[in-house]
Amino acid sequence: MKNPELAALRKAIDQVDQQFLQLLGERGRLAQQVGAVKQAAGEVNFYHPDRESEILRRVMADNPGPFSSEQVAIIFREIISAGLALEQPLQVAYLGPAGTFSQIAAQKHFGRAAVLQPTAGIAEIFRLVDSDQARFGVVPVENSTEGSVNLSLDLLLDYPLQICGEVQLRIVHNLVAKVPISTVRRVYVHYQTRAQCRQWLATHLPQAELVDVASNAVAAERAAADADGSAISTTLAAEAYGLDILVAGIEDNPENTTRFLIIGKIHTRPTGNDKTSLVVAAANHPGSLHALLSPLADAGISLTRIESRPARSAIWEYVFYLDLLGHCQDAAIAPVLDVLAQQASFCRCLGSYPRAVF
Ligand SMILES: O=C(O)C(=O)C[C@]1(C(=O)O)C=C[C@@H](O)C=C1
Repeated sequence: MKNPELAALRKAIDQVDQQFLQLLGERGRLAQQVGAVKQAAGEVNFYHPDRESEILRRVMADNPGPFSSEQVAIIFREIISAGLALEQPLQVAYLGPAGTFSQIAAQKHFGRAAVLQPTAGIAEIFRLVDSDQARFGVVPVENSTEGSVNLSLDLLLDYPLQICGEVQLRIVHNLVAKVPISTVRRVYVHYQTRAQCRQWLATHLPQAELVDVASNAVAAERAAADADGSAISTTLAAEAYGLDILVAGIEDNPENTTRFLIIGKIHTRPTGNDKTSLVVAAANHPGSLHALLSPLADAGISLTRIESRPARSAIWEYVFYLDLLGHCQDAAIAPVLDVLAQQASFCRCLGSYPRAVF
């Protein structure tokens, strides 16, 4: 039965889509022209995270509704990603194989037009970016339940790369398998994931053998090949390996979030919504760390994170990873960082970068 009201609305949607299509084409042509200008100027890297974060923050702020601001950001994220792909393909290395949270984080940050390169480990990401085999890398650096990913912190110090972005991803863990939970004898699980689901496992699968694997996606791959096996993995990986979601959302902490860093060789410009990450060493005498941090406090600079790690240069020597709000070029930040650098026995800026937008 024809509904004239529905037909009229669909006609109006078609007209809006046509306008959309024209504007999308115009935006793509402008991106191509921007790419040509960059090419002529001899720019090597066409990706500008500072500009992208400003666009995304603006459209979220100007969003008239009814879509949520996050949904608007997701749509514009893909438009920008497609625009950049018209200018220059973007190779991004992440902790693979396909289906890991790192892949989801990479797509959240760069959009689906980026060319993603799965790696077997975090160290390979740093190596690929350092050797220009990938332009950027996405590395997990801390989880809200389990704390820091120490390997990422150590490699940030070992490699001369810059942090040029961050992504926050709500981590939802699922028990996936080809068989019902009653027949599960083994659970393939990454060690970080195992820690984030410790209570659930102890309550619901206390007898199951827990098998450590290199990533959440490898967990799904192994479970798919094991008649009594299951995995804790992502929805993406479960689909990829033909597994059913037996139980969704089994992480112990309902706010379970992982923060990923974008590593590369570029420096960003201030956007007014930035973070700066440093690694410092205090001289080995009482009160030296306090003396190091007090200029930040005196200047009213917000520290969002401080983490100590063995310096690996001598036993019981430590370095401190500091995250603070602001860009190293900000007028309020630059002079304080100079003081800090003078007082520290070691100080290196790992990068200033736009804060995660959504
Ligand atoms: O403004 C630029 O530099 C562009 O390349 C355009 C654009 C965009 O689509 O808006 C695309 C990629 C960049 O990372 C930033 C912005």
